[in-house]
Amino acid sequence: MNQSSLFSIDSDLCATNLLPKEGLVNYYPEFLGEVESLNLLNQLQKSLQWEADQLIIFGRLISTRRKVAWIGDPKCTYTYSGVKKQPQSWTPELLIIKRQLEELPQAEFNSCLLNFYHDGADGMGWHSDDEKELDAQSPIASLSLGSARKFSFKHKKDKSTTSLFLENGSALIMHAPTQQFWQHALLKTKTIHTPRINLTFRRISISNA
Ligand SMILES: O=C(O)CCC(=O)C(=O)O
Ligand SMILES: [Fe+2]
Repeated sequence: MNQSSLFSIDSDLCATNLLPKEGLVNYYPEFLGEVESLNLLNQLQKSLQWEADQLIIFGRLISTRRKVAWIGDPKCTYTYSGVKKQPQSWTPELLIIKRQLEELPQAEFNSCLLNFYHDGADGMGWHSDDEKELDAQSPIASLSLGSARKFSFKHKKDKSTTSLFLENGSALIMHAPTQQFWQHALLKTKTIHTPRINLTFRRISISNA
């Protein structure tokens, strides 16, 4: 097998759609190196302001153990689970990562939601990233640092599911119209005792920003 056919097999693998229908999701393992990813996790854990996420469950406001940080261009306010958030400023490291990730789908992001999962007891329930401020045509780029965790998609109508492990340093691109037809969740796993940070780079519509 020559070099060019090897290359085309690799790029085909990267471009494989993880969903069987009504959406497009691509997975890129080793988007960042192993050591670089763990260093970035430590640095983000220390340098950002993390706060509990707030969810309304059965009419009651619940604070999560999982922590969140919201970064963005100055006008990118974002209502997440009913709570309006003002963004923290981009750090130089996050701007570099943003530019690298923008090259995968050839799209521009203006904001980033970070989630800190202390261990496998922290997770995120079924939802779609379809808040009204988000540009529904823009892809969402997810970068995972630290412990590999199981991430699942569930089709809104036929309830079929598909799952993968999001590994340290991996990127996952969710293209439109994935959010319209699929929910996703980060499942809890008792056997994981080490942290993970996930960054989802998003685009807030200019008219709302
Ligand atoms: O932690 C993850 O991989 C998923 C996070 C997520 O779905 C979100 O931030 O909307
Ligand atoms: Fe999400």
